[in-house]
Amino acid sequence: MTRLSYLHEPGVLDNLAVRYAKNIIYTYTGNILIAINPFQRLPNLVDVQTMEKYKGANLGDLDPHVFAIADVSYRQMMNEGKSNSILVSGESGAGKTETTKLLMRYLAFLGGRSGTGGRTVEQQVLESNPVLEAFGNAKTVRNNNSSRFGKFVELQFDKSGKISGAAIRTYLLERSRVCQTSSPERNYHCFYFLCSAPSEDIKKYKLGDPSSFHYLNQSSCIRVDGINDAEEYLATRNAMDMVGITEEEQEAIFRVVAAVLHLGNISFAKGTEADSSVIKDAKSRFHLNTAGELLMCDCEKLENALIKREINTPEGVITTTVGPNSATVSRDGFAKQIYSRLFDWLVNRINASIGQDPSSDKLIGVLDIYGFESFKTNSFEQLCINFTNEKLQQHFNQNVFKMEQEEYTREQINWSYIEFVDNQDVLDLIEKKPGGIIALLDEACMFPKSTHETLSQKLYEKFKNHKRFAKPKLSRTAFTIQHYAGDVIYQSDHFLDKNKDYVVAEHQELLNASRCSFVSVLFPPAPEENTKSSKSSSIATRFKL
Ligand SMILES: Nc1ncnc2c1ncn2[C@@H]1O[C@H](COP(=O)(O)OP(=O)(O)OP(=O)(O)O)[C@@H](O)[C@H]1O
Repeated sequence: MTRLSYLHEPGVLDNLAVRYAKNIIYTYTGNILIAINPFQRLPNLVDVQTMEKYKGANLGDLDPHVFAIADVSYRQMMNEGKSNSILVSGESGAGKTETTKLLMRYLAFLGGRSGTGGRTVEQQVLESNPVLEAFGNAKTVRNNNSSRFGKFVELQFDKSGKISGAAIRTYLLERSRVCQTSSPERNYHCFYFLCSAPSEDIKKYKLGDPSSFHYLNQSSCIRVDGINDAEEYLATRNAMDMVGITEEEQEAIFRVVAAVLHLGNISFAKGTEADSSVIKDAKSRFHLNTAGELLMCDCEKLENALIKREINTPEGVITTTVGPNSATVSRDGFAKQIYSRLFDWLVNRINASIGQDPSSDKLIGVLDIYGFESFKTNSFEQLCINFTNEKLQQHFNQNVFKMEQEEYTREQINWSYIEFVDNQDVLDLIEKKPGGIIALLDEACMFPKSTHETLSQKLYEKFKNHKRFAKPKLSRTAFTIQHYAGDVIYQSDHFLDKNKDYVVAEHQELLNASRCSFVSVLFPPAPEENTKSSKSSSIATRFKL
């Protein structure tokens, strides 16, 4: 790209289009690789012969390729003892996850150990993909297999350059999807896979057609072209075997997945007292009892955990009832917590079975992370995602502009200074402690009386003179942030709920007492300072780390 005579947007786009038309999907711009989604398998581009070709070649000697990027980071690590990270970024459907898989395959090719007994680290990392995808991917408008979480895979190497351990870290699983989906999207794949399981499993988990479950039938999209849910169920079980998840654990995992579906089918009706609710009908009662059986907990206590609330007062604990709307919110919160804990358990389990190498001082990390997002409606998830991208942009500025220009100055090269916008002010706006948006949001989450309106008023007041923050004229709850990539209007409606990461004490106690050790491990006893410490952990604060 840098060899183009006229380096402007139309020229860049035309160059990429001309190359793409010839199935040349990779192009360099400096030492950054642009990869365009080919939407078709190009076997010659990624086979072992191609891997052999790129092994040890200097960047730029051969055609641009994702293998060349992996090769450079591996050589640098080996020759200079420098750990490296490769960042894969782009919008949804751009091909990040596929590109990440290619990077991992190439690094496994360079650092893999052939002929060792059992499954090697690299095999296990690659084989963990179908498990993570079954539980963390879903069909969205843009991508039939969209990852709804960010992922950082760290490969650890020994002195001889062989892979000796690996760790997978995931970020911000989209929890709201568990209870809310709309056409033409789907919920997480695993729900549909399980509903297409062999009949003995369907019977065991009292399942039926996906369209009979509220968490799945809010969208009219039940089946996806190119995804055979029945086959994928078996493939997921197979992949679970590969990464060392035992048969007993698999049984418990799918029991929990089925329980989430049954929970979603519990409806509530108004009770006789004001602000109280009852289980709506026999159908709802069936789903309540089934969810209780699958989670192996006391069904009466499950019912109470949904329709009652315990409040600590100086005089002792008072039990109150809640209306049908609050009971539904409680049910959904419960389902989301169960699912996200299950996902975290899977990641931890995969990490435990792959194994770490604490003595390794050579690492290559691959970050597969959502690119900048700006939709018609932007919520808490977009704020977290765009905050990440601001951070990455700052890193990019530091490396590409500041450091390059410093080097030119040092080497007394004649050049004209390139202006770039420093985005530290946006980062401060979001993450500064105290007083940034995340800090104010966390503060609002601590006060029971806060609403998204009170939060918005606070933001308007605090940032009224901030040049990167604005209040849209006709709104009383939305706010605009001027990001490096453009203005984004955020709707604050669900910010408080989405940021809270504590389990309702009654839900935690109920599942901790489960007769199934798998379920009770997902909900360990809360620390003594229960409410205080768990309430101070918010999604945004954890994400900031
Ligand atoms: N290099 C590639 N070769 C063949 N097909 C590809 C390639 N990259 C992407 N695709 C196709 O595009 C689809 C979307 O790609 P992918 O899931 O990697 O996107 P993504 O950027 O990770 O999206 P999201 O952010 O939604 O997870 C894939 O399921 C695959 O069909």
